[in-house]
Amino acid sequence: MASMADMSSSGYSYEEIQSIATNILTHTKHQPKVGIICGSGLGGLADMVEQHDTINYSQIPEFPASTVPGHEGKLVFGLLQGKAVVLMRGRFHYYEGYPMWKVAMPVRVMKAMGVTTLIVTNAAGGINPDFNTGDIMIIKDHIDLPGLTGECVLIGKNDRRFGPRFPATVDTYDEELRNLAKQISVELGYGNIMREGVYIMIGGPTFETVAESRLLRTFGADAVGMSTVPEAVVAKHGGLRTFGVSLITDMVTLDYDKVRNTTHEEVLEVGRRRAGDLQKIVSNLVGQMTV
Ligand SMILES: O=P(O)(O)O[C@H]1O[C@H](CO)[C@@H](O)[C@H]1O
Ligand code: HPA
Repeated sequence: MASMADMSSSGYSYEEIQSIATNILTHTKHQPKVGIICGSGLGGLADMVEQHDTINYSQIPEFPASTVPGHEGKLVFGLLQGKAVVLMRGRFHYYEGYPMWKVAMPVRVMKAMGVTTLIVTNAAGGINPDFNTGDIMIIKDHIDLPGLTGECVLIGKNDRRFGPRFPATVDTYDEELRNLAKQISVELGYGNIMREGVYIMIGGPTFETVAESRLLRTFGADAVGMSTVPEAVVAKHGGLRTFGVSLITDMVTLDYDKVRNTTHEEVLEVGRRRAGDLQKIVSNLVGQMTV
C-alpha cells in the first residue's frame, strides 16, 4: 500500500479503507454489526465478549499504535449478549500526535467491515457541579472545540462515498438508544448515578486550568475529555447510529480555593472501580438494541 495517506493529507482513500477492512476480516470468523470504542481504563468490556478473536493493532497494516496507558491496542471480535461486535481496546488521541483523520479512521474501517452502530465510551472530567466522581453520563450532544477552531476531523477533500461534504450533526447521538440506555440503567439500579449531558472535547494532553474549566462551563458543557468527538463525527458523516457514554472519573476545579491536580492515574483508578457498572449498562444495551 505504497500510496497510503501521510500526515499532511486528509486521510486514507475509500479503496484503502476497504482494503484495511478486508485484511482485518481475514483474522476473524465474526461479521460485526456493532463497533465499540473503549475509553481510558474501560477496556474490560472486552472480557465479556464470547468466542473472541483478538488482533493486535501491530498486526494490522496501516493501523496506528496505542501509546496511552489504559489503552491496550487490540481489536476484539466476538459475541456480546449474542450480538456480533468488534471492540477497540484502545483508541487514538489527537494529543498522541496523530492527525485528526487518523484518530477517527477506525470508524471508517468498522463501517467497511459491516458495522451499523457505534458505541463510544470515555473517561471524562465532570464540569456540571451537580455531578459526582463515578457518575455515568449518557452523551446527549457534544461540543467539538477543536472543530470549531479549525481542526474538524472532516477537513480536507471529501469523498462522497464516505458521506456528504456538509453533514448535519444535530442528532449525532441516537435518541432511541439514549432512552433505552436510561431505561436499562434504572432497571439495573443505577438510576441515581445516571446523568445525561454535553461532552466537550479539548485537544489535551493538559488537564484544564481553573479559568479554562469555567470557560467550558459557560459553553454549556457538562463533561470534558480529549477524545470521542472525531469518532462520533465520522460515524455521523458515514450514516452510523451512535451512542456515547462517559464515566466521570474526576471533577474539574471551578474554584480557586479548591485547586486540586487531576492525574491520569486517578482517571484509571476510578475506571478500575467503576468500569464494571458501565460495562453492565453497555452490554445490556447491546443485548437489547435492534441491529
Ligand atoms: O477519552 P479517553 O480515551 O477515555 O481518555 C481520557 O482520559 C485521558 C486523561 O486521563 C485522556 O485521554 C482523556 O480523553
Ligand atoms: N479533563 C480532560 N480529560 C479528562 C478528564 C479531565 O478532567 N478526566 C478524564 N479525561
